[in-house]
Amino acid sequence: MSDIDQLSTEDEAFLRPYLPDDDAISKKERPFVTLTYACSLDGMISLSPGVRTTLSGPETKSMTHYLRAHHEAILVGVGTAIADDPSLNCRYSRSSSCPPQGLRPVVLDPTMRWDVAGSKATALASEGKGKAPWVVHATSVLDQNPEVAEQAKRLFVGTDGLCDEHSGDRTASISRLEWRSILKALYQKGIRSIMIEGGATVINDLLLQPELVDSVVVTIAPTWLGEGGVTVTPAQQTRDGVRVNAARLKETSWRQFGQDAVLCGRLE
Ligand SMILES: NC(=O)C1=CN([C@@H]2O[C@H](COP(=O)(O)OP(=O)(O)OC[C@H]3O[C@@H](n4cnc5c(N)ncnc54)[C@H](O)[C@@H]3O)[C@@H](O)[C@H]2O)C=CC1
Ligand SMILES: Nc1nc(O)c(N)c(N[C@@H]2O[C@H](COP(=O)(O)O)[C@@H](O)[C@H]2O)n1
Repeated sequence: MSDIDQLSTEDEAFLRPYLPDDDAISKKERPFVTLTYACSLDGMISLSPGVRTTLSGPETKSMTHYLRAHHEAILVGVGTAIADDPSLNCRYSRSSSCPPQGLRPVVLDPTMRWDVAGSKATALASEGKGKAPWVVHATSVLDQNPEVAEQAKRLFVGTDGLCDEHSGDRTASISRLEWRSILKALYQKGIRSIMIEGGATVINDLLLQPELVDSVVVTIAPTWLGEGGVTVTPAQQTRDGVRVNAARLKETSWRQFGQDAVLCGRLE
């Protein structure tokens, strides 16, 4: 039996204005981007780095799978792929308003840390319960691993003009890719709508790029995770040397799903 229930017509009507919209897609020449995550009342998305933490109740979990059903791809950062070993599939009964091709999992992994073959997403794909994941790498990894270029399920995005950040630990080094380039590469591969689910690094980055995010859907669970958790808090912003709010939503709507609140909006 599925753990995912159908949404009511009222729930569907609440979400409809924030779903991918064909007009917006054709104008932007990048996928429609929905940024979505679940947080606690202290703004946290997990109990500590690398710990999978359930925040959504059954109703908001179904809501997330409804959103997945209306997108062509789902993206997480490699931190989440390693911590959660997520399914990244869609278990909602699809309707005629859903894209026909199903949901493509995408993992942003510039330095090849994720064990794609050993992942749950790959296992589910081999059982016919999802699509095989795509992995986005930085072109620079080709220097060390020329053989991976042969693998069709990998997308390479250039880091031209961008600085690499290194902390000394190779596994922690990040080749930062420009989100515009990542989205363009996915669009060129035929992806017209994408749900970006986290984790914190990805969300904090994208909250500062309103021109690349079309909808934001946040589940707020009635719990506090406490100190030491992973927080959604974008880098501080200043204008003319004065601190300003980092990000804000406009066109907001709120609705209760079970014990959780769902906030939809668009970045200002
Ligand atoms: N409650 C929720 O809705 C969610 C919670 N989580 C939690 O978040 C935590 C993981 O968060 P993080 O450690 O921040 O990992 P993350 O999933 O944001 O991945 C970070 C990694 O992604 C790559 N990356 C991110 N932005 C990039 C860019 N612009 N260019 C190239 N590579 C980039 C880098 O390799 C970076 O180290 C886990 O504990 C997970 O359980 C994750 C997703 C949703
Ligand atoms: N919406 C939501 N609520 C939570 O409580 C969560 N922990 C997450 N996490 C995200 O969902 C992915 C796991 O789901 P599946 O295994 O694919 O069903 C995880 O990777 C996070 O992106 N989301």
